[in-house]
Amino acid sequence: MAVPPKRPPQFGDYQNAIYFAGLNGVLPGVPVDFATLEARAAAALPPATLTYLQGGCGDEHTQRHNADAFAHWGMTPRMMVDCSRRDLSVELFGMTLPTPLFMSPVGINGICTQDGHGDLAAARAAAITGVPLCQSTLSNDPLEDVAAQLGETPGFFQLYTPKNDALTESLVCRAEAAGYKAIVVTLDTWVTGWRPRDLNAANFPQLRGHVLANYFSDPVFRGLLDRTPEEDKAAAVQQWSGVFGKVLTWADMPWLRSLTKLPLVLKGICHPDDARRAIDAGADAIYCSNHGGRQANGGIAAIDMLPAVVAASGRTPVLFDSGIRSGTDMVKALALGATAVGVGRPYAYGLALGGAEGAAHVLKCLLAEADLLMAVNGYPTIADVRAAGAERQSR
Ligand SMILES: Cc1cc2nc3c(=O)[nH]c(=O)nc-3n(C[C@H](O)[C@H](O)[C@H](O)COP(=O)(O)O)c2cc1C
Ligand SMILES: O=C(O)C(=O)c1ccccc1
Repeated sequence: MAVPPKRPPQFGDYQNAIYFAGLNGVLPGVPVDFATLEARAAAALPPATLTYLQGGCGDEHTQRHNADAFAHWGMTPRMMVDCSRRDLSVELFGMTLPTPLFMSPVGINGICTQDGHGDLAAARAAAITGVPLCQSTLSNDPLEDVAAQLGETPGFFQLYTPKNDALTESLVCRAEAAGYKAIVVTLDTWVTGWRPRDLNAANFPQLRGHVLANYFSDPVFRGLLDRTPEEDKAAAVQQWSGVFGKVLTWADMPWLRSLTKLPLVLKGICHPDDARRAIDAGADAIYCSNHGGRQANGGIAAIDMLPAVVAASGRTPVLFDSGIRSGTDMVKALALGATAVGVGRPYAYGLALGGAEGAAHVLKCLLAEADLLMAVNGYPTIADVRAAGAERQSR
């Protein structure tokens, strides 16, 4: 008997699942669109967590612009193309990922759920959906425990390089041993940007002892302390604050490269010259991002910087985040050349409203919309999306 051809997962089927559940009176517990999602999460989250998660730097112009600028880009539908099956898979770091979506590192996932284990919940959302999690250095649970929840889904480890090189090396060793598939070094946050919402409330979760489990569980970090974090948490937090952010320069690239045989990704690259320099120095992927508008205000919208970074990166993969709010935004970023795209705040709001299932729902909605857009636009694969491209349009 002939084996029917394998049908790639049709993420758009989630739409039917929602409609059919409605026949039994079951409506989505977590909203399917970003605006409603954000409003519901804002009502549910404790104020300190909300301002940290929702806010950005300065008057938040760059943050707003990140999302608004997607409207400048438009795609053209093509007809009479068989799109009855879509294949959203992409190749990255020698793996075939079922979709080009990943969860960006969000250092306060831990406190987005009421039980304080939001990092584990994000990892479970990855396991449910097959969407990789880029796990932040800032975590309420040690990176090993997070990795253990990922199931078959790959995880990437986002590294904040402390001032203490031995601590950096220890964190990278632990991430490798725990099975993470790439090391993502964030370049744009060795110091925090000017964040008025948090400043007005004197609110910085880390200084209240949150999300520091990777430091408190680390033998090198513990060796810097006179008393253990369990005995004297305030002193441990003080030590963290002193050691947090090393100022990296290009001169550090050989050292960074020598830390791991895993793919090395540089996060926060926005200029084509920086992309070229990173690749020349051994980076395996470029991560174009302006940190969701949380670091430098007054910047160009991240999506508008992507085409030049892609052009400069040649065959090197380019990851992208900052401002993606919908499946349509996802497809636009892919059309502009991103290899894979991340979301930050959207899935964190999902965590806040429904834990692992809530975050998984947000990811499924993004994928369903992207899949259906590809179906109606006549783009059956991500390669077709890239070939079609997107054009600048006046609003
Ligand atoms: C609350 C919060 C915490 C974040 N923490 C980290 C972090 O620990 N490491 C990091 O590299 N990026 C961090 N980011 C930035 C995200 O990885 C990502 O670049 C950004 O959220 C993307 O923009 P979006 O929120 O508009 O999707 C954080 C973002 C938010 C909103
Ligand atoms: O809040 C952030 O975006 C973030 O990544 C961070 C992490 C640690 C210290 C300061 C900022």
